[in-house]
Amino acid sequence: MKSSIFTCKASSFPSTTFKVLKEVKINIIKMELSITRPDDWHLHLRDGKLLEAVVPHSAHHFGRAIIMPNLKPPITTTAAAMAYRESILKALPINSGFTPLMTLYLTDSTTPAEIKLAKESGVIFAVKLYPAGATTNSQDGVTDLFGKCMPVIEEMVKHNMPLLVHGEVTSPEVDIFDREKVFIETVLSPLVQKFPQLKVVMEHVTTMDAVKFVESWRIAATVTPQHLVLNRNSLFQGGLQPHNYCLPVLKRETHRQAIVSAVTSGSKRFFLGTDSAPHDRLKKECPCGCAGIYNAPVALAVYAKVFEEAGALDKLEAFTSFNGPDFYGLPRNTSKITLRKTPWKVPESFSYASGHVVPMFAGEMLDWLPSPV
Ligand SMILES: NC(=O)N[C@@H](CC(=O)O)C(=O)O
Ligand SMILES: [Zn+2]
Ligand SMILES: [Zn+2]
Repeated sequence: MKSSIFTCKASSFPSTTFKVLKEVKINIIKMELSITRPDDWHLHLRDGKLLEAVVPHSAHHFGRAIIMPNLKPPITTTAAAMAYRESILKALPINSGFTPLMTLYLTDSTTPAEIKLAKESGVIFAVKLYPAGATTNSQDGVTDLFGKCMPVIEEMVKHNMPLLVHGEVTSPEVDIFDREKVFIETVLSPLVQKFPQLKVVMEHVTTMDAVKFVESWRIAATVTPQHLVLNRNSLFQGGLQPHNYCLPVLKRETHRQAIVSAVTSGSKRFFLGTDSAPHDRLKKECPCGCAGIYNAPVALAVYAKVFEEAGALDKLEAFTSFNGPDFYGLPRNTSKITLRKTPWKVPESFSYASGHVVPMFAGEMLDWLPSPV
C-alpha cells in the first residue's frame, strides 16, 4: 500500500545518496523519546475473535481508550456497556493495565434515565452520536437529533457527559467530500449554540472547516493517523486501495495540511484518537468493501513522524497524553513509554481465529518504534 508520505524507500536512492542517508540515520538512530503513556480517545475493538486479536495491539502502548459502541447490535444500554467491558477485560494480555472507557450509542429512543444510569455506573464516559446511515453499523443511529433526542442532551449537560460526534450528514444529494462541512453548518453549529454547556468532541476531523470550527467554539476534536498523513489521492494510487478507505473519507491535501498545522501548533483542543477500525480482510478486499482502517499497530509511529516532520516533537506528548485526559477531566497516566528512532517493518497482516486483518501501511517501513519502558 503506497502513501503520500512514505513512498521513498532507501533502496531506490542512488548509492551516494544512500550513503548520506545512512550516516544521518547513524546519528538519529540513537534518538529516543520518553513520553507519558498515551491514551486513545477513539477506538473500535469489535467483539468475539476479532476483539481477542486486536486488543493486545492497543493495550501494549495505550493506557486507556474510549471504546466505540457500534457493535451489532449496538451498545445502547448501561447493562450492555458493562457486559462489553467485561469481555474486553477478559481479552487483555496478562498484567495489562489497559482501561477501557465505555460509551453509549445514542438512538432516537435513548432515555434521560439511561444517561443517569450510565453516569452512575462509573464506567461510561461518553455518548456517541452516529447520524443514521453515516458509517459502519450506524443504521440504528439518530434520525431526529433536534426532536426526540433533546431531553437526553439536556440530561447529558446536567451530568457533564460528553457527546462524541461522527460529524457527517447522510443526505445522498450531498457530495461525500462535503459531508463534514455541511454537518458543521446544519447540525453541529446549531447544537453548540443551543447547548453552550454541552461537552462535545468532534471525532476524526478531516477538513479545514472542522479545524476552524473546533478552534472557534468550546469543543474538542480527535485526529486519526490517516487524516494526518494521507490525502484522497491515496485511495486511488496505482488502483483502488481498500485499506485506505475510511469514513469520513480522506480529503484534499489542503485539508490534510490544515489538520497537521492545528495539531502541531500545540492547541489543547486536539488529541489522539486513532479510529482504529479493523475489518476482516475479506470485508475490505471485496466488491463492496467496509469503511475503516486498522491502524492500532502503527498509530504512534505515524503520529511521531508527523510531529517530527513539522519540527514539533516537543508538542507530541501533549497531543498523545495530556490534552485528552484534561478534556475528559481524568488524571493523566503516570507510566511512560519510549519511542525509538529505528526503522521497522509493518507486518503484511495479522491472522486470527476467523481470518486476517491488514494494518495501515502493511509491509512498509516506519521510523519510530514504540515500546513500554
Ligand atoms: N471510521 C470508519 O471508517 N469506520 C468505523 C466507524 C466510524 O468511526 O465512523 C468502523 O467502525 O468501522
Ligand atoms: Zn465515525
Ligand atoms: Zn470510529
